[in-house]
Amino acid sequence: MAQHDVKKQMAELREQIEKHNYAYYVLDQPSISDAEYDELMRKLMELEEQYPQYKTPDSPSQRVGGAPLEAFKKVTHRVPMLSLSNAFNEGDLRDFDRRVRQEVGDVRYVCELKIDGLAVSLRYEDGYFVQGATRGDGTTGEDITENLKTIRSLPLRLQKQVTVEVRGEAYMPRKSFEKLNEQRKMNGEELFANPRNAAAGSLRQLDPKIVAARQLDVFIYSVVNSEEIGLVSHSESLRYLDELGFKTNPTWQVCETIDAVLAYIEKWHERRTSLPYDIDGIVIKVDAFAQQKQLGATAKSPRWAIAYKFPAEEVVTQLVDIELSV
Ligand SMILES: CC(C)(C)c1nc(N2CCN(c3ncccn3)CC2)c2cc(C(N)=O)c(N)nc2n1
Repeated sequence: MAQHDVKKQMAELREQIEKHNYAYYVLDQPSISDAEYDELMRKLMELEEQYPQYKTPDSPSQRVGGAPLEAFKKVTHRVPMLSLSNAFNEGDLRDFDRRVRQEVGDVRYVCELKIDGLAVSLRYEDGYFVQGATRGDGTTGEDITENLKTIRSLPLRLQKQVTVEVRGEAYMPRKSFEKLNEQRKMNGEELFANPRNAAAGSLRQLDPKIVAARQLDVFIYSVVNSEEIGLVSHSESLRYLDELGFKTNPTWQVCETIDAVLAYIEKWHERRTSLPYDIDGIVIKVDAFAQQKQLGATAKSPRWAIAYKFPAEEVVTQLVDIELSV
């Protein structure tokens, strides 16, 4: 086959595979069978083997992970990853609402599920994924780019050729967690206590092939350079993230009043066991960026957001009465 055609065929294969990736991992709507998908991937990897000069950094073959790293490089976040102050009851939330309204007047909030995973920062240049890092201490994190590439819902190339930094929560779906602990139990290994620890432990692996087997996922929840891009509110930035091809959590809601916020909290506190991942609360954010700017941030956390933490579960353990042989 002529060189030009090979290059074109490889580009088409990448396009097709990433389209099926998006349908399966972002939209949860598989568009072809696993066998057909694997066949496309096999063909692409065969051509990349034969014509390495046509291999590209956004190729889906780059997801399965290269050689293990010696160590993780340090990354300094250009914009620090702030913490969230916590609310534990209705009173705390009404105090937050009162303070916000005192300072900025009428306000709309966006409520989001607080995914129980670990915060990551992703940088894209001209639409290509170039670096991913852990939150670390908020200022300095670890470069886990190769590990994050194994997350199928993380786009290696965006739908627009933009340079953007986004933040999100990497997590392990409950099904993956249960399967992983099953395997560890069989191998007599120590079990992970919860999906959050399993996700953290997985992303700390130096061998990306191990990470690829852990079936992690990620929800993206903010655009760092939103002003530069011309976005005016948090809800607009969530829609923009969808347009770029990111996986965002579809349960977010605009709430005009603190009572609507309380209703959202109540609804998702009840429904949380039906979710395929763990959440440990709800994050409430002032929607308008102009008002976020007015409210500003303390050294640690924004004054325009708060995390409502669900009460700790009373862990019901089946206490087996132990017949003490006297
Ligand atoms: C951008 C802001 C600061 C408002 C923000 N910060 C978050 N977090 C900060 C504290 N983080 C943290 N992590 C470890 C130690 C201290 N803080 C963990 C992420 C958010 C976490 C989630 C989530 N989990 O689903 C979310 N939907 N929105 C967030 N939004």
